[in-house]
Amino acid sequence: MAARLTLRDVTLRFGGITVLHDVGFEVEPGQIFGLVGPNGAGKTSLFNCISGHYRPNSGSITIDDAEVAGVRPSTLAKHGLARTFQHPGLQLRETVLENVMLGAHTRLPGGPVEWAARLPHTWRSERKLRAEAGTLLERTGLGWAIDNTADELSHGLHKAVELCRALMSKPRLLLLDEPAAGLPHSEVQQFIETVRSIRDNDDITVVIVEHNMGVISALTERVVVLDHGAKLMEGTAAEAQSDPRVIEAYLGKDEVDDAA
Ligand SMILES: Nc1ncnc2c1ncn2[C@@H]1O[C@H](COP(=O)(O)OP(=O)(O)OP(=O)(O)O)[C@@H](O)[C@H]1O
Repeated sequence: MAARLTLRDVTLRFGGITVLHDVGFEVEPGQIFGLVGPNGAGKTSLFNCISGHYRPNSGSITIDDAEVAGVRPSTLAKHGLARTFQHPGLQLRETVLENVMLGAHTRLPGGPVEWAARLPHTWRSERKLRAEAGTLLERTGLGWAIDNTADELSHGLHKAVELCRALMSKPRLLLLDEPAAGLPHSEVQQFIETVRSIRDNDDITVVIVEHNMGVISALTERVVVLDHGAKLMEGTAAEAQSDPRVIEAYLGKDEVDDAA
């Protein structure tokens, strides 16, 4: 079942610098939710707090009813959380299929001894997961690349492989960090179609950090705008784009005054 994500008063400091100030919002189960804001606004830091890579100094982060602030990323996978990164870290010498299979490690049964002995239930489940990874790659338009090594693919396709790897853990909450950055227009369109298909076919909540407002408008039902680590506004993508506070945050006050 898709997860509900709730943040309350999340504050994060690095030394004397406050990077996030009392940020709060709620993402409904099954929603595609956008997190936007100018460079340095704190979007990735907030993602890192949600995914357990940073521990907030104060505040609460819950997935459904479970408090997860400060919980390690490996434990968060058990709460159904998966994420992608601005720079996908693929195993470049491994095939695309092997890379996607890495996302399934939380679903493999048994321990190291059973795997070393290649007990029948281990190879049966591995075969099933390989078939599932293949289907996922077909669905994302990457079926042709299953046996290619990752280093043979473009940056944009690395992002698509990383998305498949995240989906292999069967997440209920998926965080996508700048998934369209650096993609050519044709691949942006493919990405939008892929996320729509995920939302329509999988029971999943998606939170997306993205600078490309075309992608945010096409995909999200709701957005939060961050500026200087604080929540500036919350609403639809269209409301955000016409909000004078948001325009000023992106352009700077002087440019807005000059244009007036
Ligand atoms: N590990 C860290 N130590 C110190 N400061 C950090 C650290 N990580 C992020 N920051 C600072 O926190 C602020 C927010 O950075 P963050 O990367 O979260 O912003 P962002 O909105 O994701 O930016 P961008 O859109 O450019 O990726 C910046 O001022 C950044 O320099």
